[in-house]
Amino acid sequence: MSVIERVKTGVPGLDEILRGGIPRRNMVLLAGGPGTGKTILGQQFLYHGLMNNEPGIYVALEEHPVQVRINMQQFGWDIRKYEERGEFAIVDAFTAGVGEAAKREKYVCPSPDDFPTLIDLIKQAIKEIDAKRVVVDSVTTLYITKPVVARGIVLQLKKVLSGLGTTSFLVSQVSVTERGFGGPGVEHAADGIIRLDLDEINGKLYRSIIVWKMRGTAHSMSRHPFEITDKGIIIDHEKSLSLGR
Ligand SMILES: Nc1ncnc2c1ncn2[C@@H]1O[C@H](COP(=O)(O)OP(=O)(O)OP(=O)(O)O)[C@@H](O)[C@H]1O
Repeated sequence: MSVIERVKTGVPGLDEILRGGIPRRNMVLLAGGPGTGKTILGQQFLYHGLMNNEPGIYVALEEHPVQVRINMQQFGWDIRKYEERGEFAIVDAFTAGVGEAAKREKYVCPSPDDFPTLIDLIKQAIKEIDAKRVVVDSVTTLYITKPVVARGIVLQLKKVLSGLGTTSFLVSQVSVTERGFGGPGVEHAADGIIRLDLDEINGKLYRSIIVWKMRGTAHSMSRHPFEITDKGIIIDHEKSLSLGR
């Protein structure tokens, strides 16, 4: 039996849940409602890569690149030096180059609706910095107004992201009440699905994470509680949480 190569997420508790990490080249849907911690988890995954000589790319579709740097800094994830060394890049699909700060970005997509250009930019960035990890935040932005193209977009992303050897997270936004992960086309095309939840129980909000699918490995079948701290996400992989639904 060949031993599968795994990519450590570096998120405390998550590699234990995944029996060692994400199988290399998997493209994983990171699904959840608003404020569940998807962006933070994605950035934590990228930063862990940077600290371990695995260059990374963050595709910003929902937030200004300047804000992305500020947010990461709040968790002590200082990406500036990695950007300067050419080991980390933000692909800016948010500003369309508008504004002084945006003009300084290297990889700028004129519009998030221009998917062919975005794909070319992602390809170029992966090659130039030899990226091993990619986060697209959020992939939902690419097809929210045109759900029929969702599967095609995700399959094209997979061709590029897995094809060029990266292990990736596609952040998928679902509404608070939705049980799914982003639609059938997308859910089946992804190699893995990790869902983050925020549920109110007796007047208090609880965070939890569940790995729904992960091609190439066994994984915990439980829902695990987690916290967001000033150092990022910490999952209690030894505890499980029942939502009673
Ligand atoms: N320093 C911190 N300490 C504790 N919790 C924090 C901290 N910073 C942010 N949070 C929590 O993280 C949440 C935001 O997480 P994140 O941006 O990753 O969510 P998201 O799932 O990407 O949401 P959306 O889909 O709405 O963008 C905040 O609502 C807050 O509850």
